[in-house]
Amino acid sequence: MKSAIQPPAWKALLPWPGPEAHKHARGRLGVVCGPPNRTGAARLAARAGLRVGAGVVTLLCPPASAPIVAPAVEAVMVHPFEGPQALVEASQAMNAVVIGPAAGLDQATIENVRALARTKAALVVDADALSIFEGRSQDLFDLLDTQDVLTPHEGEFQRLFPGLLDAGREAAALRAARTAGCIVVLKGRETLIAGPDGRIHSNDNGSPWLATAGTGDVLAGIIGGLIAQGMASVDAATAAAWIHAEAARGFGPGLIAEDLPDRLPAVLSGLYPG
Ligand SMILES: NC(=O)C1=CN([C@@H]2O[C@H](COP(=O)(O)OP(=O)(O)OC[C@H]3O[C@@H](n4cnc5c(N)ncnc54)[C@H](O)[C@@H]3O)[C@@H](O)[C@H]2O)[C@@H](O)CC1
Ligand SMILES: Nc1ncnc2c1ncn2[C@@H]1O[C@H](COP(=O)(O)OP(=O)(O)O)[C@@H](O)[C@H]1O
Repeated sequence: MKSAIQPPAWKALLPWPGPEAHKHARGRLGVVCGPPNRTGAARLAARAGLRVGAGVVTLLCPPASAPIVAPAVEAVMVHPFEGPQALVEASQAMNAVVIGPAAGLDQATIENVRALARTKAALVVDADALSIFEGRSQDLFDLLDTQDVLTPHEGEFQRLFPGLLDAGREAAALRAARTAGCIVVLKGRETLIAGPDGRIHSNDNGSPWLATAGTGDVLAGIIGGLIAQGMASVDAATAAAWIHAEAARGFGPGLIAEDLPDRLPAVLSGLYPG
């Protein structure tokens, strides 16, 4: 049975800093960056993760991208890595890692997903890190744990789960979560969050202003930022879908993805019990 996402359902689970908080205790998020000419998507995800409350957010960059990224961020940190083993080492201390936004449709992205699966970090797998597994999706599923999250739009969903959408979105999302053995966030006008345990949640505050490039990257960052702070992945994904859409609704006409992270404080203030 599908339950609508209402703030009260997950509001009590949101992470807030207590008096003893310090940045590392608030959660460490990594975001894997792509090649030098496509760093914007990862930067959007990283900023969103920081805005939603992760204490330390690091862009994990191929060496060629680091000099491009470094002047374009402030509080977000930059860590260059050379190859999959270096990515494992850089990610050991992360609570969550986002991979996929403009990561590149190439073997390096596959190797990077494999590397991250060897760490304790929960993974949010989006965009190119989904599409690159088209025709070999079981290779991806074999790497995933129950707390990992896939965030496909319908095009990416078709690449990973060909034909499944014919059964309808809700049935498809549930079957996908069972097959992949993790949380599946099927994005669109109605975003569905399905777990391998057969539970499914539906976002009911979707906003058409989100139909603009880069908003999915921001959603991935919000999910990762909440997981990094200790939320269970399914709760993080349901909360993130609502918070993301609420940020867009509050902005309205003219919204571009860059606007979303900076709308998060207003949305979070409305949820803060303090
Ligand atoms: N600033 C940046 O660097 C940005 C980078 N982006 C990244 O660019 C990469 C490629 O983006 P593309 O738009 O080419 O790839 P997509 O996989 O989004 O789109 C490729 C094709 O998939 C289909 N498709 C897309 N969205 C769909 C939907 N909702 N339902 C059904 N079919 C759909 C369409 O046929 C489309 O031509 C991704 O990694 C993405 O994260 C974008 O997020 C935009 C911002
Ligand atoms: N018409 C719509 N109504 C509500 N939400 C939408 C609509 N169109 C897109 N979205 C949301 O916008 C985001 C788009 O993500 P995605 O397709 O991955 O874009 P990108 O790859 O450019 O970041 C998703 O969260 C999706 O749910």
